[in-house]
Amino acid sequence: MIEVNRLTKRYGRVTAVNDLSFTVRSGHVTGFLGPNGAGKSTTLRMILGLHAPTSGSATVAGRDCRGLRRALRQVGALLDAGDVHGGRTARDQLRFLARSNAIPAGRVEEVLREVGLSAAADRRIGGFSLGMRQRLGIAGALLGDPPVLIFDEPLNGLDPEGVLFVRNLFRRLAAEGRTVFVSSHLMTEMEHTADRLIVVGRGELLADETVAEFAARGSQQTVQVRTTDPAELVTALTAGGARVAQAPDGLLTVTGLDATAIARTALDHRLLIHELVPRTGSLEQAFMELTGSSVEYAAGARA
Ligand SMILES: Nc1ncnc2c1ncn2[C@@H]1O[C@H](COP(=O)(O)OP(=O)(O)OP(=O)(O)O)[C@@H](O)[C@H]1O
Repeated sequence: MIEVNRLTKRYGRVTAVNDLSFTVRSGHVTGFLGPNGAGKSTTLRMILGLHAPTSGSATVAGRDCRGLRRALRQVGALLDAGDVHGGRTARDQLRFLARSNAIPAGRVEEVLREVGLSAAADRRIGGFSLGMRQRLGIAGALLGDPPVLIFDEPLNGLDPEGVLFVRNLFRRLAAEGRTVFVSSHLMTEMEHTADRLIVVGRGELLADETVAEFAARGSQQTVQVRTTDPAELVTALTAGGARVAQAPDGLLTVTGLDATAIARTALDHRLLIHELVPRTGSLEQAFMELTGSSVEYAAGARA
């Protein structure tokens, strides 16, 4: 479990994180979502004890990470995949990490296999693609077999096969009861990756809920309807208080009445319906609605 309590970080006049509190539970993949500059990386660095908060606290499994010995056994993290010694081979890099955290060397081969890098283990990291660096970073996070894992934008640079691999890995880690906390600035990435979301904007908490709850918020419920007599159904539905938009191909998009009420109206008017599909707004739409003003702020209006 990760607990963040009234965490604040100021850089001079810039408030990167403002009075932020949330809990990341074990057994779930939790997405940490927010537009560029929302304060995600700063928060993750404070959780990991790499940056000191201006005020507030962050703990991992009840402990402050600052000065933690053999830290990789408590919490594994991928922060910046580019931030590695390019002259080392992948195997050497992981062996170095294992040694400094008192992790048995045999574990290096296991994590190389797990992330699909065994064949590239003796190549220098400097020649790795971004996707390979991400895999290596994930291997480093897994090395100490920790109960808590933190990944900052881990899907960056991965091809579709890599994205699928990482998603499945995260699900498995969560199913094993670990805490998996994954940042992204793209809702589309989190939609199929996380089951819970913590959303931030301007360094402040905007939402802390399940992906399904998030999708339902703020986005209008509509129902798509097809009938053999659109004009008559539009008249009947409008009289019943609905708003109806009609596409050139006859598809009706109805707001203000649910599917049951629409079907009942059609029956009352002896109209045949041959399509009736309730739709909630997309996650992307909910995200844009929630963070709209934060994006503007991050674009340069910060004072
Ligand atoms: N060392 C620093 N000195 C000054 N300002 C900083 C520093 N680190 C971060 N900031 C500022 O703090 C704010 C939050 O940055 P942060 O990198 O945490 O956001 P983020 O949500 O991770 O964004 P991104 O998705 O772009 O990585 C930004 O306005 C950034 O410019």
